[in-house]
Amino acid sequence: MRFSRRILQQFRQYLDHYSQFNPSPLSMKQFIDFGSQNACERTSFEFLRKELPVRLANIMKEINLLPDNLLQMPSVAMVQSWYQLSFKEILTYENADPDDNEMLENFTERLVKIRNRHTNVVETMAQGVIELKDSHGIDSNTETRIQYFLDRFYMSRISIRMLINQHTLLFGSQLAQNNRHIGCIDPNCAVLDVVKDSYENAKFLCDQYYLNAPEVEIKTHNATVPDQKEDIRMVYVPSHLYHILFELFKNAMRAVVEYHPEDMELPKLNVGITKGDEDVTIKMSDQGGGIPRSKSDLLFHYMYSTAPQPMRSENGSAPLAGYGYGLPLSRLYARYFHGDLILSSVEGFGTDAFIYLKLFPSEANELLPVYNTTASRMYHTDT
Ligand SMILES: CS(=O)(=O)N1CCC(Oc2ccc(-c3c(C(=O)NC[C@H]4CC[C@H](C(=O)O)CC4)noc3-c3cc(Cl)c(O)cc3O)cc2)CC1
Repeated sequence: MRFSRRILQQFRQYLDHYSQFNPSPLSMKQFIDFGSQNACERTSFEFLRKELPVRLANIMKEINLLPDNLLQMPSVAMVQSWYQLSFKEILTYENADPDDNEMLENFTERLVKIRNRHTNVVETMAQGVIELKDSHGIDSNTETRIQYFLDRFYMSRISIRMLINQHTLLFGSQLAQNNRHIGCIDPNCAVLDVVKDSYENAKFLCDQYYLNAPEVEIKTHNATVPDQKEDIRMVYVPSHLYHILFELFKNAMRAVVEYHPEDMELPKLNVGITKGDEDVTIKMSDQGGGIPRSKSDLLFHYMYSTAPQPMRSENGSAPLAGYGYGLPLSRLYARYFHGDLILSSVEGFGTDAFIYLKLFPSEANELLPVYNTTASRMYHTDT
């Protein structure tokens, strides 16, 4: 018993130590500059062996502040144990020799194992919230706190996986997928290609379930160089942009098909891609009947429940519009590099979705949650 108490006390000391540091946001420019000029594994290791425990400790302190009845849910307790184990594992490299190549290889392999351990965190946390709803019910106060926590928790997770992905893709053993990419970043990401890919995949799901799907018309406009015929390209993470667009296309298609059930000729979706002086903006417009202003904020709630059950196609493939994290997570991906995702709906007509992205890599800084007294105050019931 004494042995475990000492270990527990040591763990808490490490957690308090690393949570005192603020996470260090990196810009897209820092990511590509580091990765494109003979990236140094030793430098990356020395940054990560401090930054990963700092980011983990900052969010673990917030997990510890969650209401006891939520922390006691089996799925939430499981996620917490994954974070504690991963935190301990990275700390074993605290005093390692950065010139030890075998250690560097082991560190990268450990990062892969940690990333795999956390693969299902989003679904498992969603399950934990459902467990709480079923066992204790969730009042609006608790829902507000859960919404605040999950936004910060998933943003932290996006950022930690970004750091791990960059290191493992740059220095790991698996072959680089695309020699033009820098880790998971495409320095010349063709936005139109990602829009087309995400549309085709969402259309496939929609066709499978509804036996119908709206067509799409895509227009591009380069405001900085009028009459520019070349594709609009930018430095971005294609998988993040795809995630956002796929979610928006699913929601738009679902609204259009459900609003026009009899029409086989559905009103098409309109997508505009505009490159301005600061922003790349993707506007997606549909004629799906829209949603009343009183309900539109609910769409970003992790426990959104006014929509009918998400549809699954016969073969059980992914639901057309998921439950609980599709849109909120998409907004976090857009905000992660200081962009945004905004909805503007006209009840009785349709909805416009705007994705704003920072054009300049030097302005696309990570947006990271910081554990501090302001944040911790949000978790105390007396506030
Ligand atoms: C949390 S989540 O990310 O997991 N997820 C969010 C998404 C949700 O599914 C959807 C999908 C579409 C819509 C929808 C409607 C619609 O449905 N109107 C009709 C109802 C209006 C309220 C009305 C009521 O409740 O009073 C009951 C009918 N109209 O416009 C849209 C729409 C939404 C988005 Cl976000 C969009 O990008 C484009 C759109 O056209 C609503 C909900 C699953 C859950």
